[in-house]
Amino acid sequence: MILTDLHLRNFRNYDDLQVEFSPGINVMIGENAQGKTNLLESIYVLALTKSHRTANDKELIKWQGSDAFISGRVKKTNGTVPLELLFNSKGKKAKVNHLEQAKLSQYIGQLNVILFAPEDLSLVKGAPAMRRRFMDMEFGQMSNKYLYNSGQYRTILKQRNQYLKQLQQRKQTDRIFLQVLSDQLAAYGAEIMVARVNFLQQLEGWAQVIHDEISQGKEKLTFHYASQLTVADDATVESVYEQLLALLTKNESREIELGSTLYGPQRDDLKFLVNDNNVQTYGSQGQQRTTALSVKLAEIDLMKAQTGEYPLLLLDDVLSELDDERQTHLLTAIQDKVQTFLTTTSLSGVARQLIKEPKIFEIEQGILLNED
Ligand SMILES: Nc1ncnc2c1ncn2[C@@H]1O[C@H](COP(=O)(O)OP(=O)(O)OP(=O)(O)O)[C@@H](O)[C@H]1O
Repeated sequence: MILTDLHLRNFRNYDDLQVEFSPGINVMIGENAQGKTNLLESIYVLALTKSHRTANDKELIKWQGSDAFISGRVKKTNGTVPLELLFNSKGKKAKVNHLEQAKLSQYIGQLNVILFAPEDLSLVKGAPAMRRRFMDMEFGQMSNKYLYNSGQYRTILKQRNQYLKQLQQRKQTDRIFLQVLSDQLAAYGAEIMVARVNFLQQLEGWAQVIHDEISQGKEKLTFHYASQLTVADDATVESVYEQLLALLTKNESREIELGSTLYGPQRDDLKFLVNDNNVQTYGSQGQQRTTALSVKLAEIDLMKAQTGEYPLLLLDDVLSELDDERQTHLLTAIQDKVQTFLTTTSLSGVARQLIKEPKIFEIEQGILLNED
């Protein structure tokens, strides 16, 4: 898919911006703090209705402004879809084909993006929450069912944790209601865990090929879904539901004591192994970076396989973090295939040589100086 144009009003440091993009590589160039990342962020928000940088939508509205507006047109194999998003103090409104969507889950998935920022290079090394977020954001874009189950799960988990605290403080005594919540939680939790394992299996296949190429056949990358439950590659939702419910039931008293749910997808993690060794613990920084790059590039292929369309790739200041060899792999993998948006303070070295006909946008203080 291609984002042909974008319109921003009162978004971050942009007053009013109308811009047309190239279907190839779009380069946002400028000094620090001029609005390059803000522009990339607006595309991410247009796709997912929320930012990767903040959980607070109000930060997206231009200071002193009362609302922020983003719109764009997405060209797909079966036609062009206009998307619109409005943020104000009451919340947000999302439109597809000029029709307001009652649920954001109906909107998400129209525009698919993969963001690669320097922080993603710590996907392997960072905290488990980062890898869970990675799974939820990527798989949610590919599957409405995953998105729906995650939303339901989050709501019930919150309710169950509150109820556990009330039981702990003896404000409630009814354990039957806790069992009802456990049952619902186990049902949605099992759906999420099985879907994660299935998606990871596919992602692993793509990532292995890429990692093999980058490491010139020296390294074999494998994934492992780490859970307190046993979730085999061919596990059924029913079997995981039963396991999870049994664990929740068995540990009720401990959970009440702690006032928190101890089992489920919110506690799981993803491990990357290179030649059977955990990259997080034993990998060199280079291996950790190659792994992160392989995973990101694999996502592009997985999304194409799942949705029939290539996603957009957003590269936020990431080239400067990669050595020439990894930059070359990245740029050759995407060229002529994926519409790409990248931010940089200067286009030099390998990137300048490899990127064919980039469309360059010079940005200064939220204003586009020129396009060529
Ligand atoms: N809600 C907002 N309203 C107005 N300006 C904002 C808002 N949020 C951020 N900014 C401004 O946007 C600028 C940062 O822009 P951005 O993060 O896009 O920088 P950048 O060009 O990517 O720079 P770097 O290369 O340092 O990452 C800062 O000057 C900041 O003050």
